[in-house]
Amino acid sequence: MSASHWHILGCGAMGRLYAAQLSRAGLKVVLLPRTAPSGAAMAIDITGLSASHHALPWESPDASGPIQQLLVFTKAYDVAPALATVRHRLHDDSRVILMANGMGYAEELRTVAPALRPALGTSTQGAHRQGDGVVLHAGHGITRVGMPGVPHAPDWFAPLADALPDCRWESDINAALWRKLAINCAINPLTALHNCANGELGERPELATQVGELCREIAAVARAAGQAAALEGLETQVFEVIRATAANRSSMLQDFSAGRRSEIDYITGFVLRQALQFGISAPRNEALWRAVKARETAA
Ligand SMILES: NC(=O)C1=CN([C@@H]2O[C@H](COP(=O)(O)OP(=O)(O)OC[C@H]3O[C@@H](n4cnc5c(N)ncnc54)[C@H](OP(=O)(O)O)[C@@H]3O)[C@@H](O)[C@H]2O)C=CC1
Ligand SMILES: CC(C)(CO)C(=O)C(=O)O
Repeated sequence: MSASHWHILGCGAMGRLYAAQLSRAGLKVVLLPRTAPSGAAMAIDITGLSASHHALPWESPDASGPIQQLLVFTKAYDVAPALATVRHRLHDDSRVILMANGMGYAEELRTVAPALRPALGTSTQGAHRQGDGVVLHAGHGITRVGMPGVPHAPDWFAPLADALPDCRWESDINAALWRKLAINCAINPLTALHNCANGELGERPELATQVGELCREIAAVARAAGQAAALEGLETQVFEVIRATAANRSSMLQDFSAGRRSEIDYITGFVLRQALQFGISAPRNEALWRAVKARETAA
């Protein structure tokens, strides 16, 4: 197996979009769906910003063949359980990239695969499932990948970077993850609880005030966690994202609307765990976390 061969675990909207992009670039892709599809190949139809049709090979996650390179695109809370189902197929040289939003799941993985040293990634591409294997490619974006303590891209990264639309090695991936986390933390719970598009957070003064308060709390926690530089100018950046994605319904609002579990425990929940560790109070974030959990429990 070569650096051009990728298995994909988490074959939802993003997993399918990335599978299509890798396959279109000539890389060999094998899907690892949770539920076995009916035929020998799995159909993927991409519509929207890019359009393509693929029939890709699939394997059951608990099959026996080795996995050399694995891209994981499950929700944050599924990363460790999903990895557990393919653990027996990974070896010392396997490369694994965890792409879920939020933070904290890499630590959970240590109980499942203590020796695994995964790369971490974050994407600003956008995709939604439309049923029957169809995925709407809704937003162009950047894929950032890195490994703590590895400033320069390793050789295996080149085929991936060439295949994806805008894929970069991050010398400080933790800083990139904190930036995305902070943006999601300031936008997603508020939009989910107020059932509003991202743009309303900038237009309604009472919500804009809350965004500012959340940003200041998150920045204080990040400072204590040694990530002050990563979150410099956070409030300005959050309002830029709010403007740029004004018509978007955030992923947490979409989870609420579809009655799915949200990723709050890996977004606001992660910030609160860090706050506790460093003895910092974050009452605005805590109130939102409680409200989201209460809504999820009631659903
Ligand atoms: N959608 C987007 O635009 C963006 C999403 N992200 C992040 O990417 C991640 C994935 O998002 P998205 O693709 O939208 O989510 P989806 O819910 O569409 O896809 C998640 C997939 O993971 C699969 N899965 C869960 N558990 C397992 C398991 N044990 N074994 C195998 N497969 C499993 C699910 O299987 P099944 O189909 O059987 O439920 C599903 O297909 C999230 O963290 C999200 O926040 C980041 C940027 C943008
Ligand atoms: C940037 C933002 C808030 C865009 O909607 C997002 O990443 C999400 O909805 O999860």
